[in-house]
This record gives sequence, structure tokens and C-alpha cells, in this order.
Amino acid sequence: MGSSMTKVSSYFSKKNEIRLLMCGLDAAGKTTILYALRLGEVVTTIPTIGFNVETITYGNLYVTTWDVGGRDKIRPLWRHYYANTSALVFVVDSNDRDRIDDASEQLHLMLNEDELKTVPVLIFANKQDLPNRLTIDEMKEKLNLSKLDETKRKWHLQPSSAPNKEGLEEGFAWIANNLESKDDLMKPIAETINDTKTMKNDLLHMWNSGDFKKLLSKFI
Ligand SMILES: Nc1nc2c(ncn2[C@@H]2O[C@H](COP(=O)(O)OP(=O)(O)OP(=O)(O)O)[C@@H](O)[C@H]2O)c(=O)[nH]1
Ligand SMILES: [Mg+2]
Repeated sequence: MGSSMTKVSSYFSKKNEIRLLMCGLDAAGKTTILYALRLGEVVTTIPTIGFNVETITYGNLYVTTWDVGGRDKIRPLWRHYYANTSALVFVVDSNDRDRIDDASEQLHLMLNEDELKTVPVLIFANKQDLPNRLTIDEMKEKLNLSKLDETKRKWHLQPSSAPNKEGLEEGFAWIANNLESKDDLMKPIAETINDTKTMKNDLLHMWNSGDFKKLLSKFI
């Protein structure tokens, strides 16, 4: 990679912070995904308002996660975390047929929040490795994704198996490509690509590599 990578890093460090909110019912696989990213220490906190929040930070990338089941009373308190959310990641257990309707309801309740009305949403159809899983087509139908207005919000349903790290990279790459302010964020990168052929090759190498740190360094 050599000196051109150093130059790329200096461009990335000028980018705005990226905040991803990762939610889903309990046991959907959120924590497993956080660890699979291997970006840094996963920090668990229980704020005084009483729900578990996990976070990782990696440079200017912040990922915050909590479960959205039950306890409707604390729902208004989540708004504290909505500000400046760049993208929502919603994790669903494809194997949990009993609670797929609940997951769908919680997803749409979140998507209806004013602060989240236009943010891109990535939905992981997780646990696709299990034999009793719903297929992607079934997930799309059960989660009522066809009712989302694609002119107002970008969304993507991504099959995944978190412990096997399958589908995760594809999912986060989709986010990187669909952030609302992507043009602003990517502009310095585009300029750099034009600057030197060497740098272009380095970026392509990063993009194609399976390394999450390199991939997600596109964010920061
Ligand atoms: N087979 C399979 N198991 C998974 C997958 N993802 C997570 N699990 C398992 O599901 C269980 C719950 O995963 P967690 O990552 O703890 O789920 P969570 O969403 O963080 O749950 P809460 O913290 O309770 O909200 C664990 O035993 C994981 O190993 C998957 O894709 N396939
Ligand atoms: Mg968890």
C-alpha cells in the first residue's frame, strides 16, 4: 500500500462522523454482529433510563445497538439516540417464525419516527444458516417491506449468518454506498482517484478485500 495509503487515511480523517443505529428484537444477533465486525471493544452500558446499549467506535464510525422488544414506556427515550443517525441497521432472526410479526411491527414503528423518516435502512435477515429459516422472499413479505416508500428512503434486505460472518460485509458495503451525505463524504476520495492511478488501485484493493477494518475505513 505504501505512501498512497497514508494519503488516503488523511482524507478519511476529514470526514464527518457516521452514526449507525443497530436494533432488533432480543436474540436477533445484534451483539454477534458487533463482535463479528472486530472493530474494537464492544462496550455495554445500562443508562439510568434502563435499557442495555452497546457501542463500538472505530475512528469516526459509531455503532450503537439495543433491543426493541417490549417495554413501550421507554420508547420515547430512544429519541435521544436518533439525532444524527446516518443509517439504521435492523436485525431480524429469520428462524423465529413466532415473532416475525412482532419484528415487523417494531421495525415499522421505528421507521415512522420523525427523526428516522429518511435514513437508509439495512435489514439483516439473520440466521439464514438455520434449516427452519424464512426465505428472503418470505422475509420481505412478512416484514411488509413493499409498503416502504422507496422515493423517500433507501432500504436493503440482506441475508446473513452472523457467526459465519456471511452477508455482513455486503450489508455494510450497501450502507457505505447509500449514506445520504455520501457525495460529500466520497468527494475527496473521488478527487484522489483522479489524482493518481496508484491510489485508485489501492482503493479498489480495499473495496475488494474481506477485511472489515479496511472496508469500514471508507466511512471515517
Ligand atoms: N445459527 C445462528 N445463530 C446466531 C446467528 N446470529 C446470532 N446467533 C445466536 O443467537 C443468539 C443471540 O445472539 P445475540 O447476538 O446475543 O443477540 P442480540 O440481538 O444481541 O440479543 P439481545 O442482546 O438479547 O438483544 C446467540 O446464541 C448467537 O450465537 C446466526 O446468524 N445464526
Ligand atoms: Mg445483545
